[in-house]
Amino acid sequence: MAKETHQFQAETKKLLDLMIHSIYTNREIFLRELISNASDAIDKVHFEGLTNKDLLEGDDQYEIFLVPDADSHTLTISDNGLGMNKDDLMENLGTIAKSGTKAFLEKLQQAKEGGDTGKDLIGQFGVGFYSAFMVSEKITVVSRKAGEKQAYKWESTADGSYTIEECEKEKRGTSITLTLLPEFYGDKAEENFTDTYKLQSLVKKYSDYVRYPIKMNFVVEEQPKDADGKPIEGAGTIKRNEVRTLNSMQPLWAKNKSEIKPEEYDEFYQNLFHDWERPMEVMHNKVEGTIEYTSLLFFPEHAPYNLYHSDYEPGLQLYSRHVFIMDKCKDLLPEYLRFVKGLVDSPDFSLNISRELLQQSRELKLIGKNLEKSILRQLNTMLKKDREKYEKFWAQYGKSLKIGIYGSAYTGTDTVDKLKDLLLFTTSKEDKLITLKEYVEHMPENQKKIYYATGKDRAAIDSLPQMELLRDKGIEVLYFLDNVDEFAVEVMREYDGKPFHSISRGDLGLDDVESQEVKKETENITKTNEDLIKDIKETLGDKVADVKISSRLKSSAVCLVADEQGPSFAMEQVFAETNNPMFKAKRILEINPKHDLFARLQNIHEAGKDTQQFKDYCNLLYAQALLIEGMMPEDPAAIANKIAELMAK
Ligand SMILES: Nc1ncnc2c1ncn2[C@@H]1O[C@H](COP(=O)(O)OP(=O)(O)OP(=O)(O)O)[C@@H](O)[C@H]1O
Repeated sequence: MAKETHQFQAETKKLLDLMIHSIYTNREIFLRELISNASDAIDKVHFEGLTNKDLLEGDDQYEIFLVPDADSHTLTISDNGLGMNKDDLMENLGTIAKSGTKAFLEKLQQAKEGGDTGKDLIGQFGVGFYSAFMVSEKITVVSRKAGEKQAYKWESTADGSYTIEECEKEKRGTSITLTLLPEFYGDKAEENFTDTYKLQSLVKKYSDYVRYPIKMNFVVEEQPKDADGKPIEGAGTIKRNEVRTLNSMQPLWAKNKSEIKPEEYDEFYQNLFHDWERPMEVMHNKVEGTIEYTSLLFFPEHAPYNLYHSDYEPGLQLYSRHVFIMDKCKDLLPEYLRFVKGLVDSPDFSLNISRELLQQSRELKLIGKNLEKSILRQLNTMLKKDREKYEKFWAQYGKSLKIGIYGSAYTGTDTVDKLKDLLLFTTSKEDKLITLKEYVEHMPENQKKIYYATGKDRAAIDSLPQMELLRDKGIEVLYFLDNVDEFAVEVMREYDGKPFHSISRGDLGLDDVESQEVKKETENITKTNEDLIKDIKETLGDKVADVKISSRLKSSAVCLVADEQGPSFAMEQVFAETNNPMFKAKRILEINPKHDLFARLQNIHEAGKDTQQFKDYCNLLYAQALLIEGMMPEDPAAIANKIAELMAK
């Protein structure tokens, strides 16, 4: 095969440009990224080797080797992992398959525009391999895939293209040689990545827990020794090569909690999960009894940008007696805890069963249940003892818990009971988060329901006409600002025996004396205006399910409410966005009998229901009600013309 030249995919090119002219100052992390890729590649060959021994070609002494060379100013990182063939090289190092990269590029651009360094972003998005271009003028990758004979050489100077050609490689795996930029080699360099001691300290700092040995050759100068091992006086010094393992590989979780410093947990987490930030929460537990395991779990400080997208892979790492079994095991924790990162090490996991069987094993299920319980316990304690921290947690992961409640409608689990006391909402009383328990404690005795309102922000809800009455009566209303909120309470139905009730739905069910009187009065007005109501309804046709005299409006002329049954308007919009437009809320037009417009309507109606004026008024009322709810009338231009006509009169 002749040497081929290929162009990088446009997005890769953009990413490389950003890397090279990087706004990123902490360039040394490239080493962590390459070592972590090497370690991942070894994991892969190790697994495949479990069922296909031939693949290992008799070499199961996994290792990562660093070879700095001051003369050629290169640094080579080699592994005996799975390796890559031609297609893999083109796929993995020529394109960016990850959908998140687009988001990364956008965020990086924004950060740059905002004068930010964007340094947090690299860790968050894991641009891995490409970070090596921050320190290299050329990268050469030589790789031979396990089980295949032909090796390939991939090379690029990040000028928009790369070359691929066949080559020889005896051992399986990958060697990545970085030809360093002048700033990064030599004694005068700001950071000298050919210096063995510099590299040793970087490995200690970033990759100490990598579970395969990271080795490097050191040239040791020493005095020659005699037969008894005593240094020979006056014999000068000799140079000797000594291969040293740079990382301790000591699994942190195996140590006693009391011996671990908080910084150690942080570093471990940052290393293992490529996060730039320290974790928000660390949970380290050793459990002995019917089932034995150690777990080390973390909540990232910030929710990953793709937490709710399908390309986010949740799951914990599994180990058995410190031997790595698998990454991203999804079956331990319930879906609503998908943001939890970490690992579980248990001697009860068998190394020799397939991953599929392991995931269904009784031990795994039991450990999963225990982990869920201890996470919930931790959250409940946080809520009680450190409200500020819990609110920080809620800001990042509250949505996960609410989705969990909604999802339980399908899974039929008892998630509602587990999570209902962990929910937080802001309310009409204060711009502060409260629990449902606190809401119920604030309720006056005669209030039987938990009222909520949906909207895109506080201001939108505050301006809803339906809010006025509840505000006047001093009734607290929960603000649902998140799409999922209303869906979650639909599943919950009630809290502490009190049903949830949207202020934009059905009868509010207020039963204080005043409300009872207003209700009676409304019934009377309805009776005396039966014809008018019937004619408005007839004029609006199937746009509305019903027309009613309102007992909830104060200063607004009209409002639209949804039926008790079926979706609300907010839900209808969510359904429409997710291509489910069939779910429509039933629209009930409520008219305020105390508004001057009502008297005017009665007046116009005296001339009969067929006059153009009556029809126009009905349509305009309905359009107003839609607009208040944030919905578009079907024919906005016609409505605007009608308004103009009326104004001109
Ligand atoms: N040493 C290696 N051996 C085998 N494959 C490798 C090696 N280095 C990189 N790769 C392949 O190239 C891909 C791209 O690597 P890159 O570092 O850009 O992203 P990643 O490792 O998938 O993501 P992240 O850095 O977020 O974990 C890897 O997924 C892997 O398939």
